[in-house]
Amino acid sequence: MGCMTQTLPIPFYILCGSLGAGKTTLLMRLLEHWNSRGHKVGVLMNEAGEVSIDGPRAGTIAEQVLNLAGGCICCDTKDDLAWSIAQLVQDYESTVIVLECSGMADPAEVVDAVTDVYVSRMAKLERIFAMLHPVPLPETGMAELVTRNAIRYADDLILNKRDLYIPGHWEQFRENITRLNPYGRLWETNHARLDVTTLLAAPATRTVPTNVSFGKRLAADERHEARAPHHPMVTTVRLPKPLDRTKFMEWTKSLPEGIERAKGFFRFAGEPELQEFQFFPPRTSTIAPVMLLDEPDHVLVLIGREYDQALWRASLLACLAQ
Ligand SMILES: Nc1nc2c(ncn2[C@@H]2O[C@H](COP(=O)(O)OP(=O)(O)OP(=O)(O)O)[C@@H](O)[C@H]2O)c(=O)[nH]1
Repeated sequence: MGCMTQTLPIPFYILCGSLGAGKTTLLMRLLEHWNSRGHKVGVLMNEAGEVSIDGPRAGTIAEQVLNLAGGCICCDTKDDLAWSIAQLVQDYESTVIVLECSGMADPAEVVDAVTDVYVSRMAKLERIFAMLHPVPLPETGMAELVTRNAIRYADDLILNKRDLYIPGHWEQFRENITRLNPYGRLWETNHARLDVTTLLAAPATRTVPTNVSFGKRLAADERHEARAPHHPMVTTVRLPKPLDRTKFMEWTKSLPEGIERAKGFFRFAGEPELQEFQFFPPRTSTIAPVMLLDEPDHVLVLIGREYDQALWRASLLACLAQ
């Protein structure tokens, strides 16, 4: 199919939701869909940590992936976001942009940033997708704020991981979500296997931006205050050598409450495959061989609150093969 031509402002999609709910999985499906229709897709990621983990995954099929620094749009990266959108629109001639919010970026702040006068000439907020999974909604801290705002602001509420269905439990999950946002379209699926054409088709009634309240911009000295209560701790651990499989498996079982999310790429000693590690609520870890176009940095990113960063960095490094 031929290439799309760019008409300003180009559509802008936000993909938000809970930590580990399947946002990147949905992103891959959206990219496949847009690519097959000749779009030049610009992807923005705001991952936590200095090294991108989701970027290399999306990079296998996206036209252009830009990483926003720092993971948390609420604090430092609003200008960075505007600048990245300008770069995608002007330099890369993207015809559609999708922003995957890390489980730590407050969607309220993201909406605020993309509806800015300067940005809205280049890109127009089209739709907000919230990816959710059936784990209890966090009660406090950044995870709570981010998940709640993702639900409240979404046009489409995608309840993912239907394969983890437990009678009663799933229904309760759905009820909690629809109570927070009775306007959004509801989808129930697993591995983000939904009909992308239908998802992207305009809903009968538009909810954006009627259920969005725009926050006023905080002054620089207020921002520091604003980040304190929910700002996550992110530890990026570079792995200079392969890991010892047995030690690493033990390590994954010993992770403390405070670590809510971890992910990364590495190899095990004596095994040729590149491995992708994922740890997500409720305390589930997966390790699976992956194929990527480019060799990613071997790192593990730990995300959470109130855990001992030095201790967990050291204990991970103790798993390096001798
Ligand atoms: N059982 C099950 N696992 C799933 C499903 N969808 C995604 N996963 C797995 O859940 C893990 C997290 O998925 P991602 O797509 O990386 O989630 P994410 O929301 O992008 O995670 P963040 O990095 O926190 O932004 C991966 O190991 C996926 O393979 C599903 O429907 N069922």
